[in-house]
Amino acid sequence: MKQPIIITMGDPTGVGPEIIMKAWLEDNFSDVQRPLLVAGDGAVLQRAAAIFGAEVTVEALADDGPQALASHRLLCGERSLLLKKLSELPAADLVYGAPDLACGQAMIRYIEWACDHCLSGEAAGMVTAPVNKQALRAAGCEAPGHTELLAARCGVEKVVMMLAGSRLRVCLVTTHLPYSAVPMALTPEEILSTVQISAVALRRFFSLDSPRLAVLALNPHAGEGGQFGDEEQRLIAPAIESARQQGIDASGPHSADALFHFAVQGAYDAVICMYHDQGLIPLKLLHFDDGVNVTLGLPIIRTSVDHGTAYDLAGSGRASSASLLAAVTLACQMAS
Ligand SMILES: NC(=O)c1ccc[n+]([C@@H]2O[C@H](COP(=O)([O-])OP(=O)(O)OC[C@H]3O[C@@H](n4cnc5c(N)ncnc54)[C@H](O)[C@@H]3O)[C@@H](O)[C@H]2O)c1
Ligand SMILES: N[C@H](C(=O)O)[C@H](O)COP(=O)(O)O
Repeated sequence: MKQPIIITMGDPTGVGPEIIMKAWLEDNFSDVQRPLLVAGDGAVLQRAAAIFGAEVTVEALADDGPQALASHRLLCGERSLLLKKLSELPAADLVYGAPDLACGQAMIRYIEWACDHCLSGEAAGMVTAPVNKQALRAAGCEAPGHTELLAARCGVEKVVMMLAGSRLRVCLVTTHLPYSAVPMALTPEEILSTVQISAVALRRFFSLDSPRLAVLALNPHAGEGGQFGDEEQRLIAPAIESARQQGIDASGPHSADALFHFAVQGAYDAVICMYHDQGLIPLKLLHFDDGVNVTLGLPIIRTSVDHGTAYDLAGSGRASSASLLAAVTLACQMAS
């Protein structure tokens, strides 16, 4: 039997539980080539299924056999989904959009458990449903999000956040930090390692022999010869030159405003972006429904939905599960 892909349930008071249940109840996972196992909470998932009018039972499994990672199974008619029960939250009392300490601690537990079972080789990869970063912090997690938490747990210093859709891939040099701190965080070493990790991953997981990487400028019109900032000349161009000397097909610094037009027409395989919103605005504009967040540079496979906890929608059943399905599909492809 193939090793499973673990789906972490995410914030119990966000849209994570319901998008998992929605995709499962609508049989969206039926083409997935690996067993799927949810790391989460049975009662919270039952409550989420009830949003769609479905009655789900939770059955304990014997602790052996090919499903050894799972402790339970969710059942609804003919449908069955493996579950590792990692919390027993009082589901009926949880308020959507209002995580408490127990929810925060539980969402961290789901992620850590999944990561550890990927590291051990018992699982083929993990797909994460969204967590709220304030709730993570309130539960004592020092990492701002999954990306940094997984890097620390895997003992990796540098990883790259990539968001990918069929028309555009963006890889970020900096991620979760104040905009005012971005220029100070940019160094030739950080830019070069982002390019290197992206090139290696695109070769390995996306069958691109020599990925074409467009490296963006930070400032308007790529700094206009130093008139609008010198990060291009001082930091970005030297990193591109080093990458090119290593045989990587990197070009730039490109003016960020125009480059995406050409990238979506197929001129580049990925765009290396200097900060979070430089890359994620065009990506989510094009791919909000089917974009996938992938952490590159980890020793494990991790993909994620490209959206957050959507507290404004949680409990309504209106959140789309398309990004979750895309993330599961990509994780399976990467594992094959
Ligand atoms: N992978 C992750 O864990 C992840 C990703 C992004 C944001 N977050 C976190 O989520 C929290 C909320 O972030 P935010 O408000 O910036 O972004 P968000 O993605 O939660 O919400 C932005 C907008 O998109 C809508 N939306 C989100 N998911 C949707 C879906 N599946 N279907 C339809 N509409 C959807 C929301 O209703 C909202 O209007 C923050 O704490 C943020 O850090 C987590
Ligand atoms: N930057 C991501 C996004 O906007 O989709 C998001 O915050 C997820 O981060 P983690 O995967 O590190 O939780």
